[in-house]
Amino acid sequence: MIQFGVIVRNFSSSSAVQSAIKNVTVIGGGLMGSGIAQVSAQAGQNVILVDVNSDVLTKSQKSISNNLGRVAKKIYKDKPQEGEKFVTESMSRIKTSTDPVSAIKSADLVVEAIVENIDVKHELFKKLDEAAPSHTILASNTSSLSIDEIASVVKRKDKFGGLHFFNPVPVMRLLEVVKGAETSDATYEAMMAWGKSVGKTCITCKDTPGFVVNRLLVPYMAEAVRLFERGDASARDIDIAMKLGAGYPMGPLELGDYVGLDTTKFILDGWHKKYPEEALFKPIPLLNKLVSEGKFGVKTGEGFYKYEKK
Ligand SMILES: CCCCCCC[C@H](O)CC(=O)SCCNC(=O)CCNC(=O)[C@H](O)C(C)(C)COP(=O)([O-])OP(=O)([O-])OC[C@H]1O[C@@H](n2cnc3c(N)ncnc32)[C@H](O)[C@@H]1OP(=O)([O-])[O-]
Ligand SMILES: NC(=O)c1ccc[n+]([C@@H]2O[C@H](COP(=O)([O-])OP(=O)(O)OC[C@H]3O[C@@H](n4cnc5c(N)ncnc54)[C@H](O)[C@@H]3O)[C@@H](O)[C@H]2O)c1
Repeated sequence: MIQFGVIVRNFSSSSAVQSAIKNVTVIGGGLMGSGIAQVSAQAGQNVILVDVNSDVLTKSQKSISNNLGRVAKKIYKDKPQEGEKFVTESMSRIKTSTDPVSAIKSADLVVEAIVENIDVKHELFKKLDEAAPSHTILASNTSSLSIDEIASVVKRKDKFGGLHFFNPVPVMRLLEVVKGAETSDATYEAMMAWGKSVGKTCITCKDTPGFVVNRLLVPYMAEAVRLFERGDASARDIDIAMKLGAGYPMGPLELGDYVGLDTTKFILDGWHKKYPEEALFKPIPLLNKLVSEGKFGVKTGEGFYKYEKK
C-alpha cells in the first residue's frame, strides 16, 4: 500500500523528474521486461518491447494493460474516463517486435531483460552494439552476472551499465544503478536521471556479485530452502515465520516462486561456479529437482506451492 502510494505521487506530480531519454527499447518481454516497458510508457517515453517469442509479446501486452488499469484506478479514482485515457495513451506508446536489430534504430536506451545466461546475453549485445546508433546506452537488468563481463563483448564500454529493477517492477520502488569499470560519468548520470524519470529511487552500486539486494536476498532464500529440505519446518510455516516474525511482505519460499525458481537456480549455479568454497552458494538438491520438473513457481503454475495457471 505504502509502496504503491509513492508511485501514484510520482506520476501525478508536476515536478516529475525529466530525462533526456525518450526512446527506450526493452529486450525480453517476460516478467521483468514487461514491467520495465510499462513504467517507461507510463512516464511518457516511446517503447519498443522485443522478444524472440511473439506469443510472449501478446501475453505481455495483456498483462501491461491490466497493470496499467490497476495504476489508473489509484491515480484517477473518481475520474474513470481520465483513467481510461491514461491506459490507452500509455499502451499506444508501446510497440512490439521480434527483431532486436530493427527495434533499436532510434533507441536512446536499451534495457536488456532476457534469460540469465551470459552466452545468450553476449550474443545479443554483440548484435546490439553493432546496430545501435552511437549515442545509445546499453544496459542489463541482470540479477547476478557481472556487468563488466557482459560488457566485455561491446565496443562502447563507456556507454554500458547495469539497471537492476525489482519484481513487480511497477510496484517496487528501488532501482540499482550499476557503474561498471568503464562506464562513463555521463552514462551513469543519464541512467540515474532515467531511473528517477520512471518513478524509481536509485541507489548506486559497484559491479559486485548480486549488487546490494540479491547479495543479501539469495543466501537468505537458499537457507530457507535448505531448512525446508531438512524437514525442519513446513513451507507454509517458514513463510509465515518470516512475514510475521521479520516483517517481510512475502516469505522466502513464496518469494522464490514469485521471482522464478529457474532464475534463482541460475544465480546460485553461477555463483557456485565462481566461488566453489562458499557454503551459502552450494547447489540445493530440492531446488534442482523442482526446476528439472519444470516447476519454476508462479509462471509455470507450480513451485513450492501450486498456482492457478493464468
Ligand atoms: C528470492 C531470491 C531470489 C532472487 C532472484 C532475483 C530477483 C531479482 O533480481 C530481484 C528481485 O526482484 S527480488 C524480489 C523483490 N520483490 C519483493 O520482495 C516483493 C515482495 N512482495 C511484495 O512487496 C508484495 O507482496 C506485492 C507488492 C508483490 C503484492 O502485494 P500484496 O499486498 O501482497 O498483494 P496485492 O494486494 O495484490 O498488491 C498490493 C498492491 O500492489 C498492486 N500491484 C501488485 N502487482 C502489481 C503490478 N504488477 N502492477 C501494478 N500494480 C500492482 C496491487 O494492485 C495493490 O494495490 P493496492 O493499492 O493495494 O490496491
Ligand atoms: N524474475 C525476477 O524477479 C527478476 C528480477 C530482477 C532481474 N531479473 C533479471 O531479468 C532478466 C529477465 O528475467 P525474467 O524473470 O523477466 O525472465 P522471463 O523468463 O520471464 O523472461 C525472459 C524473456 O526473454 C526472452 N528471450 C530469451 N532470449 C532472448 C533473446 N535472445 N532476445 C529476445 N528475447 C529473448 C524469453 O522469450 C522470455 O520471454 C534476467 O536477467 C533476470 O536475472 C529477474
